[in-house]
Amino acid sequence: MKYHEMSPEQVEKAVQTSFKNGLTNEEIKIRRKQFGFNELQEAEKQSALLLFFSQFKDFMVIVLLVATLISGILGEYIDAIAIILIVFVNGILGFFQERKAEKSLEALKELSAPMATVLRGGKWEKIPSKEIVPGDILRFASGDRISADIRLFEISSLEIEESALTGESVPAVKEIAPIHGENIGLGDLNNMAFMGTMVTRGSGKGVVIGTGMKTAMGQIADLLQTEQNLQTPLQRRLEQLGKILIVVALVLTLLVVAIGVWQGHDLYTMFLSGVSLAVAAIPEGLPAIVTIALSLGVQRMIKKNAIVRKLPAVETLGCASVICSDKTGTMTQNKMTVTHLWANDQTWTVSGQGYEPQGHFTRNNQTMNPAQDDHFYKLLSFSMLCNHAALIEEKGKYHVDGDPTEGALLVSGMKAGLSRDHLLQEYRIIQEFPFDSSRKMMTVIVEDKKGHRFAITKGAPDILISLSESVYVGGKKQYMSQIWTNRLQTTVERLASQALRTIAVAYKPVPNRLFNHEAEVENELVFIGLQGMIDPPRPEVKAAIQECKAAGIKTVMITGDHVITARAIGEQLGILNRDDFVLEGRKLESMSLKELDEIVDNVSVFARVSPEHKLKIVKALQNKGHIVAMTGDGVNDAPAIKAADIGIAMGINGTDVAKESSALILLDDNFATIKAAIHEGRNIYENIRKFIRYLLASNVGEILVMLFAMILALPLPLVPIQILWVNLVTDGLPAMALGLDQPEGDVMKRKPRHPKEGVFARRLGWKVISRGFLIGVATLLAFLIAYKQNPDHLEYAQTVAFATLVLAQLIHVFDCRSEHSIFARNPFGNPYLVWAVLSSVVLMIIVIYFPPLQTVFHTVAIVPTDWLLILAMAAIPTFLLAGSLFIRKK
Ligand SMILES: Nc1ncnc2c1ncn2[C@@H]1O[C@H](COP(=O)(O)OP(=O)(O)OP(=O)(O)O)[C@@H](O)[C@H]1O
Ligand SMILES: [Ca+2]
Repeated sequence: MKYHEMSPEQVEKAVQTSFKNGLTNEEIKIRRKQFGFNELQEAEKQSALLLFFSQFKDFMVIVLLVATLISGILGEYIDAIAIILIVFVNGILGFFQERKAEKSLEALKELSAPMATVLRGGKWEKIPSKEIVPGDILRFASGDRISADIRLFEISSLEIEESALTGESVPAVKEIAPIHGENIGLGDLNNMAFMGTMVTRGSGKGVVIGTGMKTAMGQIADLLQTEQNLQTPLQRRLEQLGKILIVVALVLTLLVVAIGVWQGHDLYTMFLSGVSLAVAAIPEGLPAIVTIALSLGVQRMIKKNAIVRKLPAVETLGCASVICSDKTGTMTQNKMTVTHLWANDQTWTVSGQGYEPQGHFTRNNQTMNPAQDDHFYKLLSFSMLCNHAALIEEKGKYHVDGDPTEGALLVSGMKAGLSRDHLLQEYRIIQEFPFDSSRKMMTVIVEDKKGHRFAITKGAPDILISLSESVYVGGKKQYMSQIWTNRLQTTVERLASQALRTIAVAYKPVPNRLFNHEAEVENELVFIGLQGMIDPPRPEVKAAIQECKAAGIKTVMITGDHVITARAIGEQLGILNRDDFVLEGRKLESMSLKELDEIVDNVSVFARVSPEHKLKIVKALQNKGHIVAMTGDGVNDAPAIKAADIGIAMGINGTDVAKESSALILLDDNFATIKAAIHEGRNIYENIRKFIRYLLASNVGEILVMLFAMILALPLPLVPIQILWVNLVTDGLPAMALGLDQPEGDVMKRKPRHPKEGVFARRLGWKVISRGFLIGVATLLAFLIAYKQNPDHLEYAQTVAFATLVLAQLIHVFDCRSEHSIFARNPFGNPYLVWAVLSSVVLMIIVIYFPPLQTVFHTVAIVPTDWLLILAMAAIPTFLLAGSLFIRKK
């Protein structure tokens, strides 16, 4: 018999598990051995060896290797071996850089790996989907992606979208009864759920019958989308720029060689110098370093609870000009406590803190036991029945498993001495229509001991008022007249203006049958009462909003809550500025996109909106030229998250679907984390700018010193191996250290960067050319002075030039830390950079003074007075311009 033909109990036996307790740890181990991990096989990755060799494929490196080989054959052994060694070390460096970049990208994937809720050893727990084995019991709800093939055994309004498997885009309505018949296709197996499909409504439980490649998804492996890590815009721009730079470097190198030969240098020396120069000056390593800087930034973001799913988002973050954020849980703590009850035309306050079920009910210094009053009894007990949450006590601390709003309703009932377990002995739950943020209500149908059935609906008061035809007051139903409507509305607004979130409860008797659709019962209700709960703002959010404002980023709150509640919280958090207003979902709905465009810049709170409205908000803001960050958690949030420039999903409360559409996940669901991520995003971009600036200026310096020397008919200021050494040492560690630099103090005080900004924007091009030019000139001057003093000893002058070039670059690297000037911040503030520079200096000294290396690098020991000259010349490029800037500022 196939699983879909069995009853749930038969399946339970067949796969040897327990619906009540799940698998035991021993059993899981055995099955893991037998079935392996729940993974689809992926295409092979590039091997390490291949990656290593690909470092050498670069054209100029090959030319260099061939050239050295020739020089080796011609007898220049030491030079040949040294050059090959340096190229080799360069290759290793590039290899490790790319390796690291790849590894951290993999780690990223791992972090955003899907999770599943399973029952193991009698307890529900969240585990990586990879660890699921056949026989595991899974639980899932709207927005989850199913992580294995399962046979369903408990469902509530469950609908699953299976287009990935069946091509059918209308969600399948699930059932649990066995299915019999011939020729049953995947699309007909409605008591099963398949790996990779998506729950669009309701919730359910099932037992795993297939994992990994043994799933319906595993059998159509060619459908596997191997996820691509898109290049960031900057990487793309750098790649284009790289091509131009290669041409420029080659042309200049050719020029150096041509002029050199024309001036009488021998062809062979010029050829080797030219090739070395080309290898040194072509910034082929730039993309790898950019990837590393990006992924290092990503690591730092993880420490701040933000997970980047798509690398381009790191950059876009720095451009964000509007953050649209959910209120509940993101700006507030999502720790709900009922403080007010309204029923029978009376408002009572409830004392107590958090979820601890202890407190009193008071009104005008009177206390009461609400369980004794039929109105309040109905309000509290019905709120507990129409409820999915559980209150859990652990070591004297209470927390909620489920929706915090519902948790608060459990707690208020318990304060009156009620318990859900007792209530469930009185009332049997027949059917349930789950809460969704578009309807803003939830309904259960219960049957009491006498067999009478009625529907209990709880939800947003304004909606329930309009669906009710009477109010339960003074022990009887009173017609919902205009007077009552007004009175209820005023009450709701009074509670809402205290920033309380309000939930209304209503009921109605229903006939003994099952209903297909919630609309059949959610009408003609009897209004019972209200519960008002506080949800305090997260303490750090107010400051974060302030900081965003200073950074030119506007914060917009989007909430399903009541307009007045939303306004009260918006004011508390400082979101609502003087000219800003609150726009209600209903109005938004009736507006055209054009009309919304007109006003969207002045709306800072959207209230009573459905997730479907978010897309319109994103579009309108984008039409106004904004770069929009948008948060979300549910299935219906996905389109807006996708459409936003930076889609953000909640890590704790977010559904799989929301996470999959997002570029960024907040591990702590906290608004302040968005701010931190933007801060980091800006910093990463600035750091990339820093080392682009550094590397390119260094390269310009290297080329120009050679070019000028040739034009002035001088001997070669640097020998090939020295050029290669400079390239290796100064481009290696110091450039990496710049990628680890701390943000400059004012990054969050600048306006957001324009997303189309080019690599050389904000005077970067000028800085590269001017510093590079000065480095070249200064090095040449040092060379000239040393050469004039000692014309018979070329190696002496070359050593001086070598030291000047290295030091000039190592001093310049400190200048690159600031957009303003080297004096704008403590130059030694980045310890990595200090160590990188120090070790580069030590390496240089070894190369100059260690005799065996002297032969290799054609250096000679120079004397202290030379160092004075070198230092002075090396300092010129940085301090000349920085100094002039400094004076101009004063
Ligand atoms: N579990 C629930 N059952 C019934 N009604 C609910 C429930 N949760 C919330 N509501 C009602 O629906 C309204 C909207 O809730 P929704 O979850 O859409 O938005 P929100 O969580 O308040 O805001 P945000 O979009 O910022 O998360 C609430 O104001 C409340 O009145
Ligand atoms: Ca919500």
